[in-house]
Amino acid sequence: MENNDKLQQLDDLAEVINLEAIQQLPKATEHFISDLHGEFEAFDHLMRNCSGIIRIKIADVFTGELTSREQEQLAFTIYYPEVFIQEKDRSSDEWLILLNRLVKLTRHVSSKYTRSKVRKAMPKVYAYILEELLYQYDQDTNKQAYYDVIFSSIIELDLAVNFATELTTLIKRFVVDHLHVLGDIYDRGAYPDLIIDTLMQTPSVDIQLGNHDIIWIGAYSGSLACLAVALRISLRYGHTRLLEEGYGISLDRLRKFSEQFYQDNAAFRPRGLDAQSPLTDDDILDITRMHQAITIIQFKLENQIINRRPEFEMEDRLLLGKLNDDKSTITLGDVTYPIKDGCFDLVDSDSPDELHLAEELIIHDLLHQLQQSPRFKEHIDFLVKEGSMYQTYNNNLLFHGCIPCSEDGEFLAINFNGESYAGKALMDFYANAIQVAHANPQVNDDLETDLIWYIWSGDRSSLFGKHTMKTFERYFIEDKATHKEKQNPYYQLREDEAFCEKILNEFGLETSGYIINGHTPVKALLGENPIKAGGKMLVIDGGLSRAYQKETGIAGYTLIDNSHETYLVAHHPFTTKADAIENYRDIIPEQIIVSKRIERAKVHDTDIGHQLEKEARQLREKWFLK
Ligand SMILES: O=P(O)(O)OC[C@H]1O[C@](O)(COP(=O)(O)O)[C@@H](O)[C@@H]1O
Ligand SMILES: [Mn+2]
Repeated sequence: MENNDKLQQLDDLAEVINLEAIQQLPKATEHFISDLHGEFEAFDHLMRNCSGIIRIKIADVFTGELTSREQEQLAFTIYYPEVFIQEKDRSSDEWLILLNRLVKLTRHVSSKYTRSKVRKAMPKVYAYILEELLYQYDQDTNKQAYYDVIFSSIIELDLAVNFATELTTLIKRFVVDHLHVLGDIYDRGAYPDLIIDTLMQTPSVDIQLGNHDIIWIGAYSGSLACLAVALRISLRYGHTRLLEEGYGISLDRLRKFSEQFYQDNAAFRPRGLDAQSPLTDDDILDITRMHQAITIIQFKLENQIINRRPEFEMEDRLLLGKLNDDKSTITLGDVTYPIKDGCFDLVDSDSPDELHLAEELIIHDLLHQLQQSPRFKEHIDFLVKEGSMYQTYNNNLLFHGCIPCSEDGEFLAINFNGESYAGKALMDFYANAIQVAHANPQVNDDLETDLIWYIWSGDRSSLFGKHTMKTFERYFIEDKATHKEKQNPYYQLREDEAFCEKILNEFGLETSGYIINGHTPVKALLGENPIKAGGKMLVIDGGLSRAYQKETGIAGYTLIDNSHETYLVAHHPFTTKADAIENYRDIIPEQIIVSKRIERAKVHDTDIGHQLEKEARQLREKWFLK
């Protein structure tokens, strides 16, 4: 063998050792969250307390050494270093204590990773010091003096704040290796933009898109109807901040126009305002008017899509045309209902779906502004790049909504251009439409752009999961029976183990995996169990969304999958960041074990492990080794 070959062989074999050793390490921890709905502070707290794992790790290391109050203080120091480290004066002795504790915890939480992975996560400036502190450590020897000097130099050089803050970041980084977000980042809450900013900084994350993300993606991609829906929901919840401050959009034209054509109207006043709401009476009137204007624009634009896409089979939603002449009643089927809170002055009986010139100008101007907003573009590009309709990960299947199916469990198909798509193929079909529409934001009415709106509200959408969306009836008809949005049979069938196994098979997964689902708030108050189908189906939308907490009774489920077990975490409602910090108020989580592993799961059992195994095998084969 040539010398060069020999060197290459040595390299390759060293790599084989490496690849095979890594597989024996414990599997890294995954954290699953869903339905964030703009609740940035609650989301942010979950990111900081890692759904309760930080507390568990502190207890592992410090029980017997620290009181529970001291453990709590340490936990909050790790959650909110900008307050508990950066704003607190400490004596040298106090610093020494804190640094020792943080290093001890970092050592514990990093112990299951390779040195190389830990090194990559470290801030470069402290890499050398940290390696000394994490790896050369030997409790009983005379090295303590050496560590003490490292710590005192850090303190003396005024680096303690910075060093301690970096340690808190590292701890959080190691405690959760990978984050899964199962969709619905946008709508109802005020700060989805801040959530996306955080996700963009998260080292390892995947996102499954939700129906409320889709409308914002649609808006960027040129769908005027999606844009109108997104604006309508923002106004319905009284949030102009996201548009005006978050994305730099001026609502002035819409505001002026609505002042001219709309008045106060009970059905359109913003929902869910609490005592802290900064909105004045004038703001509320303002929003109420704009809300009506955009709702009418939305209905017209939606009707235009329904008319140009008979294949969507949504003609029964052409409701503006069903208003009777004086618009005080509407006939649906053979029942005529009175209209309450109507605001149809700009709906012409002869051409109910046509926008007035001013409406047309307003919606195009809003689209233009939004597409030109660099921050909005950055957020949507990120969602389209990192987001998917579904994800298979370590033999689990993750998606937000559903697999549309018939009552007997057949996956429902949608037909386009002679092709029919159902189940996984349907999700792939929608995923492709999203990519195409997003790549052509200047086109407003192509099939792909219209499909994004269909994903929001069509009965064979994998994200909506209901037979029809009753927005019109919910605003304008008193009779609640007309408001009912029937769920797709999927939501009954997902209680059944065989059905869940069929879905796992559809996606090429073994039936030992879980389906992890968001989208429908689990009504814990009514005794609904988030673990369904004999443990095959885990539903993790408990509703961070405040608007839904009345029904759920809790503030959401998250899921943790570590090397020992899979467990759900039920969270109690979060108040505010300020309250949390002032009163050490954690979202105290309760664990619900889904399954405990008989043997600790290793990297070998994961997708990454399979990849590493393949690489090792190829290298062995290259040198004719078994
Ligand atoms: O309660 P709101 O904000 O009016 O929204 C209700 C609408 O949202 C939907 O429930 C969809 O949102 P979810 O994904 O949160 O269920 C529609 O079915 C319904 O028409
Ligand atoms: Mn949803």
